[in-house]
Amino acid sequence: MNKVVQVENLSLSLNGREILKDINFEVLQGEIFTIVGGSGSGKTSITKCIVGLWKPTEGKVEVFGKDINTLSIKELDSLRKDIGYVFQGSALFDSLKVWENVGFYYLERTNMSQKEIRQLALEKLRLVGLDEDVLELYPSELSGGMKKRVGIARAIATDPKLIIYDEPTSGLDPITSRMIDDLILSLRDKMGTTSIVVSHDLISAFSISDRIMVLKDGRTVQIGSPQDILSSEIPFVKEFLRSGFTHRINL
Ligand SMILES: Nc1ncnc2c1ncn2[C@@H]1O[C@H](COP(=O)(O)OP(=O)(O)OP(=O)(O)O)[C@@H](O)[C@H]1O
Repeated sequence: MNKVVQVENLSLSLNGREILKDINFEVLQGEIFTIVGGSGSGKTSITKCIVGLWKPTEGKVEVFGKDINTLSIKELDSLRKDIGYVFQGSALFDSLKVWENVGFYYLERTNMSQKEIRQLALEKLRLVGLDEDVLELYPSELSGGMKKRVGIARAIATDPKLIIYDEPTSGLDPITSRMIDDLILSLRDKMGTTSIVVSHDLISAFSISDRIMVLKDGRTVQIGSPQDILSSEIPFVKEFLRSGFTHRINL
């Protein structure tokens, strides 16, 4: 199977502080690969290295077979069109309507008419379970779950081959969280996309992932199938699962 992402010996220091240390993993085409770990363990930093926002201090990150840190700005720009990023907290533009948020890339970068962009936005919104009723709304008029869906619709607007979801279920109630899980699975099935998910939500991680990476203080503790992780004998993984699931049950 094709490797969509390959991370080799990735280390990252920021302001002299070691954030990531010797991370190695690959993500295969069509796979849902989830990164879990405590706050500040480096999950988002890995995704920033994958999209080329941060340059590794050591090691290499290849996306679609290209070393992300040797690309020209033009090449990086073109490669990013194939990567959809669903931001933590959705990061919608408050002053833009839903269709303008979803069609932002096309409004900014193409000569397509507003009518065409609105139609394209509607197609993407339908894929995430929304319809024309939301096109003219502003983000402030949406529920948390709808904002996440709009954020996902924006991320898939350019038909990316890889989607990175940063905390897609954070701040959502359990029922809406499971809907977002189903959406991630259905987008993979409908569009064949490869997904990297950063999550605190263990129920989500174990429901949707093909493989899970557990991080601690910027280091990999374990990578494996959900079953491998659930049956792990590594004390940190056992403790992480115990506290993660107990926290959910106590909500
Ligand atoms: N711009 C930055 N400059 C310096 N340090 C940073 C910067 N951004 C993040 N860090 C540090 O890098 C470490 C990893 O942060 P990161 O956001 O990758 O963790 P995370 O696992 O995604 O956390 P969370 O689950 O809380 O979002 C943290 O200690 C954080 O303080």
